[in-house]
Amino acid sequence: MPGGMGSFFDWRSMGSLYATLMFVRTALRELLPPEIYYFLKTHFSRIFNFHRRNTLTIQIEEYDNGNFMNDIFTSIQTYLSSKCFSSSTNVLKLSRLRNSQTLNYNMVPNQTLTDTFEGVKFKWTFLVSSTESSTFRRSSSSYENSTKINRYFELCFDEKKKEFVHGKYLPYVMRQADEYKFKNRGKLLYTNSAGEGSGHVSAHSSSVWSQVSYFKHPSTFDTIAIDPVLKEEIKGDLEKFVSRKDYYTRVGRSWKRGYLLYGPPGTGKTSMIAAIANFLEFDIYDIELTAVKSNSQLRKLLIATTSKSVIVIEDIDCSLDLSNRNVKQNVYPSENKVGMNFQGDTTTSTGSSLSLSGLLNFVDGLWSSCSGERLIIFTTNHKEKLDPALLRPGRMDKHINLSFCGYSAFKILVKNYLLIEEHEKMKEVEELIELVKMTPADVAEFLMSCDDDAEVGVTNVVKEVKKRLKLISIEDLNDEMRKKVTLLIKEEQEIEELDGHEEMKQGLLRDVKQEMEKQAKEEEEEEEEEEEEEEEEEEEEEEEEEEEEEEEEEEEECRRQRL
Ligand SMILES: Nc1ncnc2c1ncn2[C@@H]1O[C@H](COP(=O)(O)OP(=O)(O)OP(=O)(O)O)[C@@H](O)[C@H]1O
Repeated sequence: MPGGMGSFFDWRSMGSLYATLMFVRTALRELLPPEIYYFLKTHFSRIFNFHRRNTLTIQIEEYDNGNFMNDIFTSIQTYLSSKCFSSSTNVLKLSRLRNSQTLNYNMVPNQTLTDTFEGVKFKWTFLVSSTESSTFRRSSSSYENSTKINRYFELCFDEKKKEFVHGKYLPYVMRQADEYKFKNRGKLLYTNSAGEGSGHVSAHSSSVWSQVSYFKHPSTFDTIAIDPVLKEEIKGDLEKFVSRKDYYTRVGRSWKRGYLLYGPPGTGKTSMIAAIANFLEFDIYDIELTAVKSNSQLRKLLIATTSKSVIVIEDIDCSLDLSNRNVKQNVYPSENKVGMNFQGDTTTSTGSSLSLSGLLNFVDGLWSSCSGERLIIFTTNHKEKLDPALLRPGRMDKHINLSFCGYSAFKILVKNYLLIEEHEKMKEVEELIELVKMTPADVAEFLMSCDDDAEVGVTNVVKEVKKRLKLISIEDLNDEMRKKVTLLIKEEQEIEELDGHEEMKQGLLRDVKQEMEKQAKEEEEEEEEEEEEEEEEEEEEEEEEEEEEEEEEEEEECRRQRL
């Protein structure tokens, strides 16, 4: 067979070629001086190993020599697990990281994944090997065999890219891994108040913070019911803040931002904090100010917070008496507080030496030279009670008013609770809801208690709004509304336009009548007063005239007597 003969011929030729080469090599080694021989050998092996030398392989083992976990291995594993799912491999390992919501895919042994960075291709392979070892046990005078599993990654790339890999690609991989780990970790909730901790205390905060739980509050910017324009503004502000590390460094400010959330109870201040933490993926440090005994303790708390965290002080007006700052005036009146020594910590009658100045320093971040971004959020139901020193930009950079439920907020709640966007009765709510003071919490309560029946839910809100309309008075309306309603009521034919809102009409009519009566009475009184004044003036004038006449008569009498 020609084919068979051909291959036989090839093998024979190759065999004789190999024998010849061996002969030449032996002859050269014998004949040439050793320096020349080794020079030629190196030169030729370079040519023959050209392909192999072009590729550099880096091995990254799970444990280093001292049997310590190799951080780089973990980071690479994380990085590759973020790439696994979208790769073209046909086998993947699935797991879930502890306290994480996300599914985690990993490579299986001997699997290869190609990654491209800045146009350069990298080949990653996950490998597992085992080594047998035997140890002599004196106790049993025998050898004990053990198997050690070695897991490692191999990174193969063009040797010319060595510097690129070292200086750019690997740092990029580490950064990406950190980001992925950060996004998929369980967020933590810490508190400083005694007795709240779960016993699980993180290393960095061993004495001052206790970890209450993993933070899993369901509130997000999708569920929060506020004016959509305000919502976008807040999200934009947060995104800008976290992306401006270089900016803060350049202008020499610590990377922090202060928010003040104010508004009546039940308008979503706590829900907003949770939504912010979920949006930024930050941990939460919830400070119970009443449990802080001194300025220095507050300082310690701040120092022990980690980067990428939200520091929360709720109901600031209830935690510190900030209203008496002007009782003890000095050069910095607003930086002082009654019963507090501006120079340092002085214990007050309540046993706490925490002062406003301590809090101001805390917010100023004098001691927060600790790196990383931090958001400080204060909440209050009474913004007017806060010291202006606290309110100024740099301390509370953004003031967010969370107020009563408007129509846009109502629509969000209806969408979230009842899964509908429109309902015929919503028109009525649109007209009236701005007139009554219903908080989103009030509305949410009605929407929750209707057992997912949209008709019942919306009807109940309409009923409640109408009920509250009876109670509002004209003083509750803003100037514009007041003018409008007064005009409507004065021009009788237009009163009919309020039909359908009988309760409101009656209430407003009553108020307007009262106000008109009051005005009429005041005008009457004013007129009476003016009349009285005029009468008095007239009387005075008459008296003066009489006096003048008398004087004239007297003078006349005197003149006559002299004559
Ligand atoms: N703006 C809102 N959007 C969505 N839900 C809200 C909103 N406001 C209040 N709620 C609902 O009402 C409940 C109470 O709200 P939240 O505790 O956030 O109000 P708050 O302003 O912090 O009240 P307080 O001042 O009494 O602490 C929440 O569980 C949430 O379901």
